[in-house]
Order: sequence, then C-alpha cells, then structure tokens
Amino acid sequence: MSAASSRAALRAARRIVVKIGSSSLTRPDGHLDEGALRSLVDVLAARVAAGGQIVLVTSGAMAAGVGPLGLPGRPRDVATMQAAASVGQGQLIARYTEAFAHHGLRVGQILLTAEDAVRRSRYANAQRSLEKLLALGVVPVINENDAVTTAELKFGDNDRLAALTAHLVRADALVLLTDIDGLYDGPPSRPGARRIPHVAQLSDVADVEVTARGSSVGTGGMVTKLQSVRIATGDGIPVVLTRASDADAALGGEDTGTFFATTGRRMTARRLWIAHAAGTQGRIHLDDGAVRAIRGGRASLLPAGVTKTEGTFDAGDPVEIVGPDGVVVARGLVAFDAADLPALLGRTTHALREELGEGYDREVVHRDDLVLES
Ligand SMILES: Nc1ncnc2c1ncn2[C@@H]1O[C@H](COP(=O)(O)OP(=O)(O)O)[C@@H](O)[C@H]1O
Ligand SMILES: N[C@@H](CCC(=O)OP(=O)(O)O)C(=O)O
Repeated sequence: MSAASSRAALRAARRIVVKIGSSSLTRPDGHLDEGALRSLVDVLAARVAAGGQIVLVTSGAMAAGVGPLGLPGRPRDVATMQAAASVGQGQLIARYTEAFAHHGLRVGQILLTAEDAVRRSRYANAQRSLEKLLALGVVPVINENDAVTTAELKFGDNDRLAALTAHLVRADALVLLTDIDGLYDGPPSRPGARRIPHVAQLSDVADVEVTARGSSVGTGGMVTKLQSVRIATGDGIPVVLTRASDADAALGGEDTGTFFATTGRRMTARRLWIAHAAGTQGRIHLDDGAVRAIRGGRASLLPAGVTKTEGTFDAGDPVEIVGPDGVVVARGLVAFDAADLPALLGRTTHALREELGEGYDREVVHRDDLVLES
C-alpha cells in the first residue's frame, strides 16, 4: 500500500490541514467550550513541536456568538447571523491565541471567502500569506468571513473550505474533526450502525445513507464532509474524519474514525474550481455523440452536439453539462451567453463560420475549461 492509501500518510505528513466543527467547540449554552479548544491546541502544538506544520480551519464563530449576545438560540436571519459570527469570531481567535501561546506558538487569523480560495486573481494572495505565516512558524487559523460574505460568495460550510485550503497550501493530509467518530454505514442513531474504518474510493460508500442535518450548531452534517472528502482525495490529499477528542490518535495514524485514500492527483486550482467550488448557473444538454466525445477526455464541446440549454448564464459562467438521460457528465465554463446559444445549436462550426462569421465558430465549452464528473 502506498502512503497516501494508508494511515501511514498521517504519520508521515509534514503539512496538515485540520478542520474542527462548531459542535465540538461550543457548549449548549452558546459559549465556547474552552476545555475542548485547549485539548485540540495541545495536540496540534505537539505536532508543530515535532516538526510538523498545521493549518487550522475552525468553525464555531456563529455558535460562540450566541451566548455573549444573549440570543435564545442559533439566529435565523442573515443580519443577526452575521452579528453573532462577528462577536464569536473575536472570542474564537482570542482563545486560540491564548491556548497556542501556552506552547510558545503564535496564531495568524485569515478570514476567507469562496473567491479567495479559488479565483486565480485571489488565491495567490491567500497562498502567499499562508506560506509566509507557515515559514514564520505561525499557526494560521482560518474561518469563512461570515460577517460580510453574501449568499452568492459564501461557501456556507467549512468542510469544503478546509478541502480547498488543503489544496491551497498543498497539504499532505486533511483531518476533519467532528462530534462523531467517523462515517457510519447508516444514520448513527440507527441501532446496529457501524463505523467504516477505511474507504478506498467514495463510490464504495455511495449507498451509505448520510444526512445533511448534523448537530444543532453544525452546518451540512455528513453531506458536506463527504463533499470535502471528494475534493481532497480527488486532488491527491488523504483524509481522516473522526471525533475531535480523537485528534491525537488520528494524527498519529491510529485506527480511529474513517480514513479516505486518495483517488486522484493534484489538480490545478482552476480545474478544482470548475469541478467543485463553482455554483453552476445553468445546464447544457448534449446528444449521445457529444457525450461520447466529451467522455473521451480530449474534445471541446462544439455547438453541433448541443440540443438545448437551461438557465440564464453569461459567457465565462460555470454550467453543468448533461447527457440525453439527464445525467451530469461534466462541468465547464461556457463561452457564450445563454441568449446567443439557441441560434447556434446543432450546427457545424463550418456552417456557423460561413453564415455568422469568425467568432461564432468557437467551442461552446473549450476542453481546458471542462472537467468530467468523477
Ligand atoms: N452516515 C453517517 N455517519 C456519521 N454521521 C452522520 C451520518 N449521517 C449523518 N451524520 C451526522 O453528521 C453529524 C456531523 O455533522 P455536523 O453537525 O455538521 O458537524 P460539525 O459541526 O462538526 O461540522 C453527526 O453528528 C451525525 O449525526
Ligand atoms: N463559518 C461558520 C461555520 C460554518 C460550518 O461549516 O460549520 P460546521 O458544520 O460546524 O463546520 C462559523 O464559524 O460559524
């Protein structure tokens, strides 16, 4: 077994992204669980002392703002959610600063939006800043910039943010810490449900029932964790998912939680963005011949193979590309506005050039802008 397909990867990893969920950091009364936070920091600091580099992605800002603001529970309206996240983020970073200082370590806060992690023009900034912090021996502490991000620019869940961060820093491993000791073969509340210790590829657990409903303070439940696993393992980064109190064992490569082996090799940030991070704006339907050509992996999508489009998109927007059976075969960046496409569909590039002139004979989605569904 290669290192990336076994837990030896965790022991060998130099640079690790660790993500902890709200439920593991906050108490039911809406205040931070300082004991849990300190226990995590003890484990992470020990890894740094042993020569490792840790990037911490932490949730809990909103949950930790509930108590200090005297709110009755998790807010539902956007403005109060933002206010709670703003107050809670201050609490979080203060506690991490104190806890790491006990080990002689400094932390640097980075609040990201989806754009910062994936847009070419933006991720270089985040990357540079993270690299410098790590070179200085600082522990970067990352969360989403909840107080200001609008719905369109939001990840919404830190599980996927952690996977994209792992890509950004070229992490050797990703550890997702939550309130349950791994992926179960069914809803954990169901009698007889058992932990799955090792997943060689996500298709092996495609039948496992997972819910998006997690703890009362968490976002996305197991669904977003598996999305995160898909991004990371497809990008060549192995993942362990386990309970926060088992962080030490997970980092030590022990049999705790669920280990997800890598399934792909590192992608470019651009392809990662097309494949996973972009919210698609519409759909492009293909005939069978075009599906075969796209699946072959080398072809661009030409107007001749497109049967219809759905949605309102502009040139450059991410779209889903679907076959005649409605199954999504790829995602890509479309080269035309939705309004311009109907006149071109089903026509050869030669005919389009003859009738409409240069510029109309281009690909609907260029192969460099197209990523097949895995
Ligand atoms: N098949 C499954 N295996 C394990 N946990 C599951 C499964 N399906 C749903 N879950 C739920 O996902 C929850 C974790 O998600 P969440 O509350 O969002 O955590 P966090 O705050 O750590 O991100 C668990 O408490 C569990 O109830
Ligand atoms: N950025 C949000 C966390 C969002 C989130 O994904 O929460 P969780 O499911 O607990 O990891 C916050 O700090 O409140």
